Amino acid sequence: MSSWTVETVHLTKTYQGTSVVDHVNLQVEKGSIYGLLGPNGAGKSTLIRMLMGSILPTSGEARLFGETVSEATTHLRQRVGFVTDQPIFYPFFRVEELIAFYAKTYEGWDRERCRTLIDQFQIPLKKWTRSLSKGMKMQLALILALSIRPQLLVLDEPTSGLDAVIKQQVYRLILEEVATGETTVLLATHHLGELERIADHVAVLYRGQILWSRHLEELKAHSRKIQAVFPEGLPAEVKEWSQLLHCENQGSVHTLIIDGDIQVAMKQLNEHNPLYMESLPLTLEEIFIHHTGKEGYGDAFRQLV
Ligand SMILES: Nc1ncnc2c1ncn2[C@@H]1O[C@H](COP(=O)(O)OP(=O)(O)OP(=O)(O)O)[C@@H](O)[C@H]1O
Repeated sequence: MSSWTVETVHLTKTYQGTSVVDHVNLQVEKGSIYGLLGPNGAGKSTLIRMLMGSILPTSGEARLFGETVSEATTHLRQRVGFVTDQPIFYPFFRVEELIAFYAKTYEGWDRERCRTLIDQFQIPLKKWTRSLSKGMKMQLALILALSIRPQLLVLDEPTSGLDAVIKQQVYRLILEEVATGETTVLLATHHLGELERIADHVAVLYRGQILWSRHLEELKAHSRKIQAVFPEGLPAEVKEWSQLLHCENQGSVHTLIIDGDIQVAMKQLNEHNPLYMESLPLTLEEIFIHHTGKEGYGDAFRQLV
């Protein structure tokens, strides 16, 4: 049996002859936060709907906890908390009735946790679900998803419509959930900034295909910026380095974006006697811009930052 919490194998969905999800292979490790990044229309929600079993693939497979998702695997939903960007609740329920319905439906329902989160987010129990604001609906959906004690949390644009303070609370909750070691998170978004502080892994979906997929720690460890002062200009030899993703200068201060062993790069640069040099970390946005630019995807990714 597969050790991945989520796995897709050549997962494809075609509408009217167009593959909106096109042979996607994903592997999400248990206990990780996996960011699925893609511009509007990239196919994120379609991919997620296939994982949730709400639509069937045209070809390929979606697997949760090693089991192939099909019409017969509704039991898997007991283990999955799912939050979409437009939560739809049965409109004739008050919040407390909806909670009671979830408590009956989900075997792992954690009453205490639900109560704590409802208090924390100050969700009015007596209100009709249809009269909640968009932000409150999102918060309620997240509370319900967390209260089933999910082994997998699937979040499709979970902070859409939330203000900055609530966003921070949502991120904290997600991180606390993952810190238990039992929960895996798959988070789809079209904003790179959403992933910067929380994701372990980022995969980029563009026109239905995964263009790029990396562990962030690895990426951050290998991608750094060196600033060095060369009054006579950057030595020609340095401009030819294979590990140099990008370089620019303001007067004699040269900024080099390096993808590789930073210590080796610093040592090599030092041999050219700069007046001064230092190594600095890159933001995720800078890493993206430079990596994707080098790989020829720069224009596509500018939509994501
Ligand atoms: N039922 C359908 N019939 C035809 N085309 C569809 C259907 N569902 C989705 N699509 C198309 O599939 C493409 C991907 O849509 P999807 O909603 O999966 O993208 P997304 O990445 O989630 O976008 P967004 O970030 O805007 O929500 C879009 O071009 C969309 O119009």
